[in-house]
Parts: sequence; C-alpha cells; structure tokens
Amino acid sequence: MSTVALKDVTKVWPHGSVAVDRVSLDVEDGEFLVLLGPSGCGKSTILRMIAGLEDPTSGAILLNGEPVMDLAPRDRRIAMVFQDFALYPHMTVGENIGFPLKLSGIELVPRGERIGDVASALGIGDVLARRPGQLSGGQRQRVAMGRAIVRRPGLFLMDEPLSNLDSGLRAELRSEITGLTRELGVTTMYVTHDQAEALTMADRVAIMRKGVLQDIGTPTEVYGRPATLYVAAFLGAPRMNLLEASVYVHLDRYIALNLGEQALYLPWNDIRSRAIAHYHGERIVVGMRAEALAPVAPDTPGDVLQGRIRHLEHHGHESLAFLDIGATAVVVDELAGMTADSVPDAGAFRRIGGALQRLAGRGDKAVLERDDPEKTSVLSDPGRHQRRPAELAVRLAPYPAVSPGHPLAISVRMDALHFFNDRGDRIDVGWR
Ligand SMILES: Nc1ncnc2c1ncn2[C@@H]1O[C@H](COP(=O)(O)OP(=O)(O)OP(=O)(O)O)[C@@H](O)[C@H]1O
Repeated sequence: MSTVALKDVTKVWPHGSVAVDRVSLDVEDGEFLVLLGPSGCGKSTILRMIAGLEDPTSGAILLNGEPVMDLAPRDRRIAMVFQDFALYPHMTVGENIGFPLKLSGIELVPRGERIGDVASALGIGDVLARRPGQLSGGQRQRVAMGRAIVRRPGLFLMDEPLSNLDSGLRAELRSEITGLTRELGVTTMYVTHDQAEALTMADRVAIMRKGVLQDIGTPTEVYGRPATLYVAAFLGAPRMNLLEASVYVHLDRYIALNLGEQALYLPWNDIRSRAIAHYHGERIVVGMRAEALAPVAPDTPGDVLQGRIRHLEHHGHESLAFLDIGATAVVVDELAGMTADSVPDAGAFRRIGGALQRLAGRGDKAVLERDDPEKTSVLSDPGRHQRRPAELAVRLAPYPAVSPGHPLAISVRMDALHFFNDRGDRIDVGWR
C-alpha cells in the first residue's frame, strides 16, 4: 500500500528561480500517474523531492498519509529509475538485478528466486548470465528497471526512462512497464515530456507548466476537456486549432462567435451559452481539434466554414490540410514554432548545453538560455499569447484529390468546441 500526497509544495533554488510553484496532488494506491510537461517545468524536481534527494522550500510531502520530510531517502521505500541509468559493467545481468538484495543481506537462494521472477516478468530471463555490454539498449533498460523493482518498493519513480531508446522500442516498453507495475500493484509516478507516452500509459496525467500544475485527470479528461489553453495547445497531434473569436450575444436566440471573415453560431439553449454570454463584446479563444472538423460539399448548410488550402501534409494513413479561413490563430508562446512531436527533451538540452560549455571552455560558469531569469519571466506571462493568421488543420483521407489553392468547406462539430478566456482558463462552467 502506498499513497503520495503533495500539499502546496514549492521549490525555490538558491539563486531565486522557482522550479515548483505550490503544487498539490494526490496519487492513489496502485495508481500510474504521469507528470507531463516540457523541459524545465519542474517534473524531475517533484520526483526528487518525493525521493528525498531535494528538500521542498515550503509545503508538505506525505507518503501513506505521513509527512516524510525528515525521513532519509533510504527509509522511504522508494525505487527510482532515470533516463541515464548506469549498470555495473563487470557484473552479469543477474548480479546487477540482485545487487540491492545482496546489499540488504538477503540469502543466495531467495535472492536467486526473486531475481528469476523479476527477470522473467521483464522478458530478460534468458540473458541473466550476460554482462551489460552484451545487451541491447532495451534490454539494458529492462535490467535497470529490474534492479529498481526487485526490492519491492512501495513507490516507483521513473524519470524519462525511455528517452534514450528508439521509437519502436519505446512503444514496446511502454506497455511492458504499465503491465509490470499493474501486475505488481506498485504505485508509480512517471515523468515524461512525450504526450504519446503520457496518454497511453497513465491512469491519470498531471500537466505542468513552469512549475505550476495546469491540469490533472484521466487521459480522456485532459485531452477531451482540457482545463487551460496551455493544456489544450500542448496535447494532441496535430495541435488543437485555437482561433480568436469575438462574442456577440443575441439574447434568447444564439451567440455569434465571429472568427474574422466568418462566424459560428451557438444556440441559446446550448448548455455552454450562459457562461460564454459573460464575454459579450469581448474576445475569447475557440478551440477545435482536427477530429471536430470534416470536409463537406461546398453548399452544405449549418455549421460550416469556407476555406482555401494553404498546404498539405501527407502522413501515409491520412493527410492534413491547412486552410486559410480568414481567422486569427492564438499561439501559446512557449509552444510557438514547435510541432506536437518536437517538445525538446531534457537530454537534448543537457547535450546541447554540455557541448556549448565544452566549446566555449567555460566549464560550470556557462548558463543555458532557459535558465536566464529575465527571459523566463517574459515568456512565463500567460497573457502574452502571439497572434498570427490561422491555418486550420483538418484531417483528410490519404493523398486526397485536392491541392494547395483549392477551396474547401468544413463542417464543425459545435459540441466538440472548447472555449477559453484571454487568461487561458476554460470558460464552460461545471465542465468536468
Ligand atoms: N540543482 C539545481 N539548481 C538550480 N536549478 C536547478 C537545479 N535542478 C534543476 N534546476 C532548474 O529547475 C527547473 C526545473 O527543473 P526540472 O529538472 O525539475 O525540470 P523538468 O521538467 O524535469 O525538465 P527536464 O526534463 O529538463 O529535467 C529548471 O529551470 C532547471 O534548470
């Protein structure tokens, strides 16, 4: 049995930058919780505080309902697996996995049994006699997990354990990890910047931005009803279309959402209309995922937008059309210029940082751009979203018989729209 509770946990580094800002969350017994967010948003710092490797500046961390801030890391019954795991090269796989048991004085025979159980659960039972140098990357990562889990920890913390592996292996290990942790019933907190990993593995996902918890819920909840504009923009590929709309209320009839050259109309009896009516005369952000849009015949009546194809992307199983509809797109600043698959990972930052430091010969004095406090403060102002001409992403069949310049009519599923105010908060009341 293992539960985790964070109560208003804050971490401020000695130079004053805030890595974690009043985060509160609960992890249930046996739950698989994924912490998701771009590099530097404080995910690893949260894990390290739970493990006892860093002290929170304020707030409380409870394991099984008991505060653990005064407990040494080794007394917390926590196992941790990192991205840059290190195995003992001179030991066999079996010895590597069994090493923590040997340290805690467990006899040879029960030790062998436990090693065998863990190795077969991880699918590495046949390589126990090999040394790490004779293994593939995926097998090495399995050994690292085996070594962490063999002590039967109450809580399993994993920090980007798959980021050094190629994409095929990552997908394979995802289901193995969730299968193993569920089989063992061990509570797991898993850090990643990869939304596909988060959405496929998690019981619940907690999404972070600049130290602040933005949203927490099941993958269906955070994807289907994101709490903030940031979460809406962060999750999904292609990214959600986020359009600026000015609101005009025709009392008891409908609400017009003026998107520039065109408008959509929300019936007055729509459950969301009351909440949106508060923004009469103001601008809001209307979110529409590609799956809420479908091409239709040009003269189709109803909730339809007319556009012209700017460009097409062919992905094999589908094509994406990007349409000019005469609207303005809202771009969440730190995601500007990134595709949904290209949120930089920690390893990339560290590698670039390390290379720059070596090149410049400045050793530890070099400071990465993301650590520059002035830059961070400008970027972190959530009100400063960029605007640019919208290119509405729409899914089409593979290799469609259209090309750039073609007009295209798009029907909009009004029930699948998302509404945010200019501060980035979801507008619909009682939305989840
Ligand atoms: N020991 C430290 N001293 C000072 N600042 C630190 C320290 N460790 C991390 N930071 C900073 O704290 C912030 C949060 O870092 P953290 O590693 O928790 O982020 P993350 O979301 O896990 O990102 P990444 O995936 O890059 O590790 C970053 O700005 C980072 O530079």
